[in-house]
Amino acid sequence: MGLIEQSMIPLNKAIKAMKLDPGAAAIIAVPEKTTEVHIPVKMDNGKVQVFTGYRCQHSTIMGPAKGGVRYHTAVNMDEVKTLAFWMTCKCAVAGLPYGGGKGGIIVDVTKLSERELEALTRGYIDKIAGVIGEKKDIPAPDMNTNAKIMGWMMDEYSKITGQYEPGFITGKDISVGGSLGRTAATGRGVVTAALEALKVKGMKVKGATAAVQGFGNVGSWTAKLAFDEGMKIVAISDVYGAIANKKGIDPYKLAEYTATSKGHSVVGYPDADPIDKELVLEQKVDVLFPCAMENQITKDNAKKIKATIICEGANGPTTPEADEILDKKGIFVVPDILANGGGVTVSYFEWVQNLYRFFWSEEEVKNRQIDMMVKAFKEVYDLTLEYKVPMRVAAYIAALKRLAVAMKFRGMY
Ligand SMILES: NC(=O)c1ccc[n+]([C@@H]2O[C@H](COP(=O)([O-])OP(=O)(O)OC[C@H]3O[C@@H](n4cnc5c(N)ncnc54)[C@H](O)[C@@H]3O)[C@@H](O)[C@H]2O)c1
Repeated sequence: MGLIEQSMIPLNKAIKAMKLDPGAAAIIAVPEKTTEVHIPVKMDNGKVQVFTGYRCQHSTIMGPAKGGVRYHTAVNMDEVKTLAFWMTCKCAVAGLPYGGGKGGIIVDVTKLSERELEALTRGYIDKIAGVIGEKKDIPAPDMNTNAKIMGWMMDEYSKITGQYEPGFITGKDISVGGSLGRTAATGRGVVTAALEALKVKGMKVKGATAAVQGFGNVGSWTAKLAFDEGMKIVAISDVYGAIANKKGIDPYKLAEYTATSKGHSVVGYPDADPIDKELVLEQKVDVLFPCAMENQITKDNAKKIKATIICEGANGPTTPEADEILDKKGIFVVPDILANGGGVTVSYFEWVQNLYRFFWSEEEVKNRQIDMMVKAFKEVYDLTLEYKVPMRVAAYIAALKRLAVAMKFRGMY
């Protein structure tokens, strides 16, 4: 089953449960616009290489489209459309005045020099300039793109429009209009969602055990902030391997270790034992945080999962078949479109600060983010009780309710 088909399964369950108008359901099932571009880059060896890129505006019902740009060899139009669809739902669940978008370029960044990467980035913006903008579609970083690349994009777009355009893109460096608190934002949101889940399950936070798959931006900040709350992190993995310690792993010390370790990997960390990386998902813990990538919890390993709560930091880590197994086992799953919405929430704060050229303290960003996440969690949890559906379906109901009202008042159905 392809990613688009997979992503439609919980959506269709939500449509059925809430008896959504068929007109509204038909509008939301497909993206508004997808642009394919071909970007010629003069390489360092003097030859021209042409790269393929995409930008998809899945929805602009609630506001400008919003979503990252991914640089990866596996990028394709279906993936970009699915990721854009998830952004529409994520922004609606979080209550942000945004639709959903996503972009990507098919490229292996490790094969490019810094000059080639910059030329490709500027070329991509030149090609999609007509369909993006502060009030149209606001890009951000995703896999293999970062604050430096956002800076080049902002500079190129500003040259095209002839004016300073910080509000057209988020995830920038502070020096060019970035927001304080953005780096930790997704992890902070994941932990906020986990704390709310522990509360509804009547479980204690202090001493609650956790396992974290992935130790990149989302995984490392989730581990650190969960640790700060008094949780005990007993296992952590990355793409190279995994480590475990029943007495707990200090993620700050681990981050110091990975700053200089081979491949920045957790493997070889002295204060823990090596374990098979698949076993991280199967630990008997209070909370499991999948924070690596999509399709990690599948029908093959779902039966072996012993966590009480799964809080999804990654996008799409659980397949629909696995979801049904977890549901039957009574595992409380906080879905990606709710749990990892902290990143786009702080991106929204960055955009707001850019629009009125007035910047907030880190404390202000953090408090506003936590307030919005707690409110979104409560809304979704109340819907699970009202409709007697799992949290994932309830999150789609929350998103669809907002979208349906906006579509109605715009006269779309
Ligand atoms: N960065 C954000 O703000 C943000 C926001 C929302 C959602 N997400 C999603 O969260 C996930 C992680 O994003 P990130 O920004 O932390 O990426 P990242 O590249 O910084 O980190 C990914 C981590 O996952 C590990 N990993 C990859 N494959 C693995 C495997 N098979 N087993 C164990 N570990 C594996 C990598 O080694 C790395 O430690 C992605 O699904 C992304 O779309 C990220």
